[in-house]
Amino acid sequence: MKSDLKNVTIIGSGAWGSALATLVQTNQHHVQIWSRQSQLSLAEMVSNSDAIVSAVSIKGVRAIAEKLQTAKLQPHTVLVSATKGLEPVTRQTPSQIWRSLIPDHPLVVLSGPNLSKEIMMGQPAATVVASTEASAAQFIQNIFASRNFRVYTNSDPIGVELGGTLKNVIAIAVGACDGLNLGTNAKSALITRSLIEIIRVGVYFGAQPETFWGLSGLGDLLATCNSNLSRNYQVGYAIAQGLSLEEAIANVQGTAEGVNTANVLIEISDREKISVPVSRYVYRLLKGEITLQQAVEGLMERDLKPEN
Ligand SMILES: NC(=O)C1=CN([C@@H]2O[C@H](COP(=O)(O)OP(=O)(O)OC[C@H]3O[C@@H](n4cnc5c(N)ncnc54)[C@H](OP(=O)(O)O)[C@@H]3O)[C@@H](O)[C@H]2O)C=CC1
Ligand SMILES: O=C(CO)COP(=O)(O)O
Repeated sequence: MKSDLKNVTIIGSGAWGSALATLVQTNQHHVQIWSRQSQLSLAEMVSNSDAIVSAVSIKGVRAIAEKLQTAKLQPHTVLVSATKGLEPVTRQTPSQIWRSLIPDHPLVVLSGPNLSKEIMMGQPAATVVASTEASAAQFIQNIFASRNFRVYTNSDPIGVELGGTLKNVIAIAVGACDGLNLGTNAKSALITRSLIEIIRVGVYFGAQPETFWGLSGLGDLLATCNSNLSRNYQVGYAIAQGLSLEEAIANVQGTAEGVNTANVLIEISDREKISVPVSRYVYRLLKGEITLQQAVEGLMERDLKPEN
């Protein structure tokens, strides 16, 4: 193997893990995917890895990080978190889980407007790799960047991560808005007002507000709210067609993280008194507390106020 070619392990053989593996392979790096079905143990697979990319859904992150805690890694191995979710109970982001369990390896968050099916078809896309260690972000940038995949570095990992996580709740709202045929004005208002509440939550977590105007914030919000490839959008759209939440989830291929994220987000916003009206209506809708029609009326009839 040429010396600039790296050993990369992707954890998770779902839609995102498979797309990320394809991107790494494009650059001739040596890539292996570990899944719970793999014959080789995770510890064996990662022993010679320059980078380990976790692309599992939030419910698997802690178990995977705990497995890696006992594995013998190369001292220089960079950990990459590509999950978009919030952990119930601890209310931690994936990178916070990784940081708490494996503190002595560089950690990078990878997030952006990255619908895996488009990436698998070789369509152009851009993403962000964020770390408090610039050299680690650059290392991962070089592994993934190719003609079809433009990779930017960023120094605000929590902001990059939360943009990707919180937009999933909004995509459910926008899918429902489209499912009801409420029109482009309604959709634009919903997306724009939602970005403000995403920023409020992000600032509580210590993120930089301007991060949310970038690819991992507004970029991912637009991608997810404008594509029926998005599983979260599909959930909202299906509910607008009259399906129950359970039926909507069953109809979706793969993980729609926004359903769990809405629960955790509302716990946080209740405790910290953060105003997240759109996400709250999504939460109440998913809980069956209100109908979709009541959600629309409720959002339109809120007290009048200045925009900012
Ligand atoms: N698909 C997309 O377009 C994108 C997805 N993401 C994010 O990536 C994450 C994974 O999404 P995606 O691949 O699409 O989802 P899929 O439903 O296709 O795959 C789920 C993945 O999560 C793993 N997993 C699920 N439960 C557990 C568990 N209890 N323990 C360990 N691993 C578990 C599965 O592991 P195994 O392989 O071992 O079965 C599988 O790799 C999500 O957070 C999603 O928001 C981010 C950007 C784009
Ligand atoms: O995060 C994504 C695109 O960036 C994928 O969105 P879904 O999880 O809603 O499919």
